[in-house]
Amino acid sequence: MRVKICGITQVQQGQAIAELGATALGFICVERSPRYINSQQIQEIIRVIPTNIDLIGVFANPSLTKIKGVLQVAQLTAIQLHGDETPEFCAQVKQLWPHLEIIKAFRIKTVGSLENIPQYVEAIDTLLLDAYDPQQLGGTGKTLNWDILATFKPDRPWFLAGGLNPNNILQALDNLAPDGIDLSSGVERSPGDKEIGKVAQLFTKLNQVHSKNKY
Ligand SMILES: O=C(O)c1ccccc1N[C@@H]1O[C@H](COP(=O)(O)O)[C@@H](O)[C@H]1O
Repeated sequence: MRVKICGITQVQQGQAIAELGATALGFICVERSPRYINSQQIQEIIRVIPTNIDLIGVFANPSLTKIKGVLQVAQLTAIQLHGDETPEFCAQVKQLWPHLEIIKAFRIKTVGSLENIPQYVEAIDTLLLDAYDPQQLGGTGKTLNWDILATFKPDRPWFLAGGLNPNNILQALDNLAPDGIDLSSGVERSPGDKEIGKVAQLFTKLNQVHSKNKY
């Protein structure tokens, strides 16, 4: 299972999190987020990260020029679109950067929020389901209603996000079988400042599932 830790802002924390077992690191390219870092800062972190780790830039309603500007500096392997991007926009991104993984995030409020997903499947590689919040786009610490996902079997691999932390991760994985999990505020001291002890706790919990052959 993929494990993405998102909202990395510091070189040493990125390194430590990769060493603990994260398969992906996420960098927030959304200027109004308290976890925002610029493309030079992202590249400083990427420089010291092993090449087998996925490096995901998180955008929300970006222009193509904005994405291009970040990619010119930071060697990302994936683009996460976390706003209200259309399937057509996602397809444009995929066409321009076919070597990158395109992850489309959906903020799930009700079961009806899942209805739009099939329209995106052709244009993207991976889905990500996060909790809905009326004020914030992401990094909310809110869990979504997992019951809504009981019969969710999309045609693309998917990440479960939204309010995951070392205390609720096993319950989440008892209920659902995502291809990956994505954590941000559940493993930090304050926005963008990751707490390495909490990340270590997360992997201890995940190893318990692994030893029962579930992870
Ligand atoms: O983290 C942010 O500040 C952020 C800003 C804008 C778009 C997405 C953002 N984060 C994404 O939120 C989820 C999970 O957050 P949490 O675990 O509930 O804190 C994750 O997909 C991040 O990429």
